[in-house]
Amino acid sequence: MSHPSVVIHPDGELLARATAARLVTRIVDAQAARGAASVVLTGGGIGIATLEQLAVAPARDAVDWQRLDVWWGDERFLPRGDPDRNETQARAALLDRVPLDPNRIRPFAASDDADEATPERAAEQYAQALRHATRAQDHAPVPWFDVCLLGIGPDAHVASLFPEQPAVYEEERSVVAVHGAPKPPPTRLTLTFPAIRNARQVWLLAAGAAKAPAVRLAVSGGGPVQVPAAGAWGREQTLYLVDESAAGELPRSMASPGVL
Ligand SMILES: O=C1O[C@H](COP(=O)(O)O)[C@@H](O)[C@H](O)[C@H]1O
Repeated sequence: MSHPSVVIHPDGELLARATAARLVTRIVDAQAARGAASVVLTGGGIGIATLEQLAVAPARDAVDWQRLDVWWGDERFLPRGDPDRNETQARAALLDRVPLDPNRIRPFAASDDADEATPERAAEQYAQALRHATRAQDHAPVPWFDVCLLGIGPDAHVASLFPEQPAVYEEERSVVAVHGAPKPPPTRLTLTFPAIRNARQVWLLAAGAAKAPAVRLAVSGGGPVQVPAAGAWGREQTLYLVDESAAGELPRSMASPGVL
């Protein structure tokens, strides 16, 4: 477990640009060290804005896109191509605009996929894909992702781990189906805490004043059942990347603007 650090940017647009620049560096470093890199994408406003900025980042060509594995932290269980799917939004923002290897893009199943028509089967299928991608030396059921991006909801949910829902108690499985999510759509698929905690780095993104209470609770020791963001940490680093509005309720000692 790594203790969280907070980096504050003036506004949401700069947060997305700075996070995109940070991602380029992280991916390039991982590719240099291990030959390939892996990222876990998030949905949500600032998560997708970050991908849009990555698509136009001046240094984007420093990334070897063919040696990047792309996973998702959660998905809304909807038909393929539905505009509310995190996959659809990520493809439009970035994935269709860079030369990724299609075999290394790992979306969750869609509700209209013939073989994975139930959320439970789709969750098991994703868990299996993660298991297959794991190196023996990782000794874990999911890869040690280089970065796991997570948006934070106003209720402090991350991925589709919502406060007090069954998924926040999951300790064994790496992926579960979610029914009755308080944010629509109600049926979702999500990585669990044990899966997220295999990431080398976890970056939690939040912009806007509506996220300020969630950010405060998450960095000041909230419990993961009520404050799921507090249960997300990386093996090596846990970073809160936020704008000034989302940092508005942090103690003064933490609320200094960050630089890249
Ligand atoms: O539904 C979801 O919401 C969260 C946060 O979204 P935001 O728009 O409030 O930033 C997101 O992280 C998650 O991936 C998504 O499925």
